[in-house]
Amino acid sequence: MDGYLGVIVIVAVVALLAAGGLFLLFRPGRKAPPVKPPEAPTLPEETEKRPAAADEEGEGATTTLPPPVKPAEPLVKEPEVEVPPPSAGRMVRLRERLARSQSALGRGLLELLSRDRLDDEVWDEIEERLITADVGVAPTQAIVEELRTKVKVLGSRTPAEVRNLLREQLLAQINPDLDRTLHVQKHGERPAVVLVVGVNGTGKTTTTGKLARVLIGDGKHVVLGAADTFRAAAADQLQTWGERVGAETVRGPEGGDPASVAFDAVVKGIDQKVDVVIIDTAGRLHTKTGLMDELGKVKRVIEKKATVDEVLLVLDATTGQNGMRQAQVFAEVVNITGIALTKLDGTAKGGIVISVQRELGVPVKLAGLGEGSDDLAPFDPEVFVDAILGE
Ligand SMILES: Nc1nc2c(ncn2[C@@H]2O[C@H](COP(=O)(O)OP(=O)(O)OP(=O)(O)O)[C@@H](O)[C@H]2O)c(=O)[nH]1
Repeated sequence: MDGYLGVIVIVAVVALLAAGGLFLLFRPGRKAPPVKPPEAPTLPEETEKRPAAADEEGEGATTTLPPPVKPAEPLVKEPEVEVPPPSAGRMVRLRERLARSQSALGRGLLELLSRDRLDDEVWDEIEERLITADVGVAPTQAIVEELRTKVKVLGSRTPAEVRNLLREQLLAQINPDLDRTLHVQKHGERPAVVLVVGVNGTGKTTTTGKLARVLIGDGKHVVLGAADTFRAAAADQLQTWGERVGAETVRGPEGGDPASVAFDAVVKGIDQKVDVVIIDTAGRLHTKTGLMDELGKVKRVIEKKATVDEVLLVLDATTGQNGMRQAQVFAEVVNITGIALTKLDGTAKGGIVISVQRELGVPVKLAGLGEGSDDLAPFDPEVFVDAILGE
């Protein structure tokens, strides 16, 4: 009987233990086994935009798409390369500018010459007008003398005859027969070299940039040399011009040796087989010997590799006699082959064309007629005189 009681007690204990275990297992508050979260709804257009890679991720991949990735904007915009117009006919296109600045001279002279009585007083006035327009004393006297003789022969004059007389005399003084071509022909494999000199502020750097455009417009390949190391902004300015038209600019450190920049530019021009290398110089007029040393060295160094074909003196037409004196100093230290006369749009004293050619014995080859990038033109004497006289 005791044996039976023992078995019953053991069975009761086991049953109690089993019930406790089940309670522990299913007691309230116990976490449920992990359940997959429902997928977020996907908008129809999002589905379309969804990149393939996300589809491949299969179940569990997030459906919250990142915003569409914009193509990265380049930090520095590539400058757009422009194709400048060719040089031919540029002065004709700019004739209006010339006429605006120069026609007062022509109108005044034509009015005086059309008077019935041309006495000494009138001739004095004609002379004065020419001198005021910077024609220079000797050319003025030559013009007046010729006009006096011809007027006497003519007697009564029609307006057309007066105009022709004056046109003839002005043209004779400007001399249409001078060779105004820019010497920019390659020498076999070697590029032509143009050296641009002149006092700071005359428009030297802008003229160098504009000249590059003129030559590129004529189908030439150009390298620029920023040998104006005196002013850092000059190199930047030149480089900007170059970038716009696709001409590489060789530059050196600020205050560096201009001759070394000129040399590097010529070497680059040879390596790249370009047609023309244009070198912008500082040409500071501190002392004549300093200028001579600087430009002399630049020229000598270039000549180790190439020939200097053109030395263009940039002269500001608005500076009158002061500019002429500076031009003379340059002419004494370097062999100038042509003049780029800038700011002809900003002065009525166009007579400087005559006086500067006479003083320096070299032709005006280029005329600056504004601040715009294509406002530099090969100088054309006939267009110039016609702009003075008005058509
Ligand atoms: N109206 C007019 N302005 C011009 C002409 N040529 C140049 N200029 C202006 O003259 C100013 C001086 O030109 P730059 O080219 O900087 O002169 P720069 O001789 O190189 O002077 P530095 O750089 O100081 O050596 C600029 O504002 C030009 O835009 C022109 O033909 N007509």
